[in-house]
Amino acid sequence: MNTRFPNSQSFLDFKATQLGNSGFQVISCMLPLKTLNYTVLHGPRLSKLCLSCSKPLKTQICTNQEVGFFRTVERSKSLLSVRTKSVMGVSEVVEKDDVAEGKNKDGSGGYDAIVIGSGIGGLVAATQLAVKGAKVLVLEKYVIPGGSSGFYERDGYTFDVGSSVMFGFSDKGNLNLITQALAAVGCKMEVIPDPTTVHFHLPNNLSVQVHREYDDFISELTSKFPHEKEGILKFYNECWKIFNALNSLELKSLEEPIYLFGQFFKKPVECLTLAYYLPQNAGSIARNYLKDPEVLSFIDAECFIVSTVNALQTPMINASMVLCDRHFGGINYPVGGVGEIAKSLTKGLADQGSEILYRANVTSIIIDDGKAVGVRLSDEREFFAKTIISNATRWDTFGKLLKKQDLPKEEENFQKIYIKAPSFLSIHMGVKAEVLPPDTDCHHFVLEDDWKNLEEPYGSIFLSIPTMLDSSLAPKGRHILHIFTTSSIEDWQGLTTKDYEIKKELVADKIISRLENKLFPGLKASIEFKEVGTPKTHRRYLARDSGTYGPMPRSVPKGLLGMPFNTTSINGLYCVGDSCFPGQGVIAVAFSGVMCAHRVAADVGLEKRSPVLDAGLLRLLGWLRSLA
Ligand SMILES: NC(=O)c1ccc[n+]([C@@H]2O[C@H](COP(=O)([O-])OP(=O)(O)OC[C@H]3O[C@@H](n4cnc5c(N)ncnc54)[C@H](O)[C@@H]3O)[C@@H](O)[C@H]2O)c1
Ligand SMILES: CC(C)=CCC/C(C)=C/C=C/C(C)=C/C=C/C(C)=C/C=C/C=C(C)/C=C/C=C(C)/C=C/C=C(\C)CCC=C(C)C
Repeated sequence: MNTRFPNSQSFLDFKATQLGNSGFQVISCMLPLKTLNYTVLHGPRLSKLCLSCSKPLKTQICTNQEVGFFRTVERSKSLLSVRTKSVMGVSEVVEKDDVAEGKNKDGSGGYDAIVIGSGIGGLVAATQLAVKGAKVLVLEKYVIPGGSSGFYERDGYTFDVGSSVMFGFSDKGNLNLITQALAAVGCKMEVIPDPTTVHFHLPNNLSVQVHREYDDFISELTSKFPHEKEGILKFYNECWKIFNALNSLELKSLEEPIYLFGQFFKKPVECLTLAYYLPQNAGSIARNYLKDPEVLSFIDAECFIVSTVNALQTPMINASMVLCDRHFGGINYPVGGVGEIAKSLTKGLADQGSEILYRANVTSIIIDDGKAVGVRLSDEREFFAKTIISNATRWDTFGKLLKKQDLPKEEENFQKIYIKAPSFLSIHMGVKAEVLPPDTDCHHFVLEDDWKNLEEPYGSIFLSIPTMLDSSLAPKGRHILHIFTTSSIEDWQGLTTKDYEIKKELVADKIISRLENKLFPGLKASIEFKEVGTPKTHRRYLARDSGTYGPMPRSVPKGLLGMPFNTTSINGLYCVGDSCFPGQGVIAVAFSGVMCAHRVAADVGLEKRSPVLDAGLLRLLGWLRSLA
């Protein structure tokens, strides 16, 4: 079939099938056609051009199955008055109004937002927007949702990809953001309360269990450091002051002035408390009350498990959030595994009329006149929306999805203050149940000999045994051990496949031996299943630059002051996830999702906004960040 373009003399061959009365689906075409404007020269059988291809085809035939369909030949006439851009000598006609309305070039879509990635940050942003009435498209590179909070199944085991400690999953207060995100789309999950957040096994045989009941925890800790009892109480009380202030607010976008000023008006003391602590870190506050280096090292370990850095580098607001929520709402594990959270959010998203596509690897963000208007996938498909939200890390967003040379000043500043935290070596194991004593806690943190190794690669070991709470995750008579320890990608590069496999076994064996010596004699002999992941595995399956766990401060930060919110200096482009305020952690990225959805909803007209106040606040926040 021949087709002629009004703005060029090109003639193209393509094949299409008729779809009832509604149009024609292209099944192949010879050239990369992005145009919508054409005249059918012969017969009614064929009518639609491939709208997906944008680059020259390597072969003569495009076999892209994901093309939309063109509704009527008449529609092509309505597209005559649109901008024309020359690509490869073929006139490309883009209907600008449609693109501005978030429509794809075939007129489909009409999205308010495209979310790149379905980590918890991305999914919370997407679902919150969907319940506000937005039409959202989530594009996920992998085959299931959840990112670091996903799951995988092997030999009858259901493994959590990331760790299994869930904050923000209770039924009370304002900070149960996971519960709230699920409830917003009509989902409620059954959870199992965890009696102990973590059992610390530290140098000098210091063993501390963080009990769910705050008083039990404080009694245990002060019994180990009776001479520091007063200081310990004062430090944790200061954390409670911040937590209570946070818990009294309705949490929305701190970049939206009508909401922010409203909160200051309703809760001035709480907001000023938070503003006061915003630039402060937990370690320096702990030092106001505590002198014993060992108890200060314990506070370091408390912070390290949630920030991968010591207390001096951990923002006080974040420390307070986790050190108190574990007692206020408690740590609760979702029945069926952490992966159920993302599955439920995805279902909720679809129930609201929005969509998620898997195996959709976004390779670039399309910028038009300085505004983010769409995305391009590795298979050349393009999608357009009014706004683009990236749940990829900032290093991936600004280093890969946008051209490197376009790195905005704000991002340069971010990269000056924050570097990529290391990744993890993770070992997922199935073991015979009898190797674990019956009263074993679910989560452990092990640093046997020397406090100096806390932040060293492979120094500290995290261990979760989710089957202690939900036995359905493993075959009968078996437990899951998920062991992880910090490790950098540099340690795993430049190896042959054989050396890589040997090294994985060697490093994993050392870690397992340490756990065997410290906690579970006979552990090695009880292993029934074992799979080892390295930073390269994290990079591959989570699409995170160097497999990083998230951002960490290069030196001592000014608390949370330097952490960017969701808007970026590119109009229409937002970020969500752990490289946004307030940082790493499932509850933290859920908050970033809530904030992002609020800001985007205001920008697409689904929430109240004031352009004048917006401009003022965004400038003020930019200036505050520059002080960090
Ligand atoms: N508390 C815990 O135990 C626990 C457990 C797991 C994860 N976490 C936290 O979760 C945080 C990460 O959450 P998040 O929401 O920021 O992100 P994430 O990394 O979990 O998810 C990002 C998603 O985006 C997808 N993606 C990335 N680039 C893409 C592209 N170009 N095209 C399409 N898809 C793409 C990835 O495949 C992934 O599914 C971490 O900081 C970690 O702290 C915590
Ligand atoms: C704007 C301005 C300037 C000012 C104003 C003021 C105000 C109002 C302010 C406000 C603020 C706010 C609201 C804030 C908020 C915040 C938040 C929410 C935060 C949160 C956070 C969280 C976090 C950080 C979390 C984290 C977690 C994690 C990371 C976890 C992890 C875990 C793991 C790893 C586990 C372990 C394991 C074992 C041991 C085994």
